[in-house]
Amino acid sequence: MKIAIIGTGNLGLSIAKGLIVNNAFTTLYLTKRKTEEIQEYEQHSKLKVTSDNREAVQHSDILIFAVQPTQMERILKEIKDDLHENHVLISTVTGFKIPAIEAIVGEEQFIVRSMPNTAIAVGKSMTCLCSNEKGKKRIAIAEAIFNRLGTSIIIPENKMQAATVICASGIAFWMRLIRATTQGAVQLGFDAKDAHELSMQTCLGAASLLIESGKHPEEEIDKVTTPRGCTIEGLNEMEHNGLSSSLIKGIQASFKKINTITTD
Ligand SMILES: NC(=O)C1=CN([C@@H]2O[C@H](COP(=O)(O)OP(=O)(O)OC[C@H]3O[C@@H](n4cnc5c(N)ncnc54)[C@H](O)[C@@H]3O)[C@@H](O)[C@H]2O)C=CC1
Ligand SMILES: O=C(O)[C@@H]1CCC=N1
Repeated sequence: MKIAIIGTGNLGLSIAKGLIVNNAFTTLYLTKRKTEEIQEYEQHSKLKVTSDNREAVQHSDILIFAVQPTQMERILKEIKDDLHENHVLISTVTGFKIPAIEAIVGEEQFIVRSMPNTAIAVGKSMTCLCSNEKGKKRIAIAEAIFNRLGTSIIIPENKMQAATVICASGIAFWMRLIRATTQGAVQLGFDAKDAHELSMQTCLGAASLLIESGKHPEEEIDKVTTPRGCTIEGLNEMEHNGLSSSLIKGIQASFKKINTITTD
């Protein structure tokens, strides 16, 4: 696969790292306005760093756009004339809808909208995908890429904003929970390094249990909560202080905010 990442910032670089680790490309172009910060990646064979988006498009078949929403229109106009009918355009750009992309490049391009998260750098992204009518014929290419870099599902475009909150912002929400449990562990006497390790691995274990067993969280919670034990004591105290409620309210606030930026 000849891939170009147009806009190699936080997310673009995470995707690039995932592609490099998985050796998932024939050639890979990384573009950025100031290339110095990513120049070191050119040490990888078959990888080129450039500030020239048109060059990257001309030498690639799959174009992954990872620029800020305000930059997307200008960049699509810039590369429009370099597109051929087989290019697959994959946008990660928050809130930039498929009709807006089609309005610039035309309905006859294969267009996929994706919402990955930064865990893509370690092959663990939960990525949501949707496409235009034409893109349905090539969405399997996007699935193949993102399934090598984690897990993907196809959703209707009108759920992309919600997917952004749950999956992309969700990384930050879960990180904060890990930090909080780390702080709790330090208060119980672990040094910061051990506390961090205990918190991360327990989080990983909880998610893995659910993924591998397919069970509901409460079924696994029931196995841990000894009657009159310390787990139910802690859980109930957390709920009295609004743990679930605060997470749900945070998700709602995030969704409200994203809909002030754009609507699907
Ligand atoms: N950061 C995240 O966790 C996620 C971000 N997104 C979306 O992905 C997009 C990128 O997000 P980030 O990586 O966080 O932003 P960022 O600001 O870190 O990266 C954007 C990159 O585009 C480059 N750029 C700007 N103009 C350019 C041009 N004309 N040609 C080439 N490169 C250019 C910038 O130099 C920058 O490196 C945004 O639309 C964001 O909403 C989606 C999912 C997750
Ligand atoms: O915080 C944001 O608005 C963007 C979208 C998802 C991740 N970062």
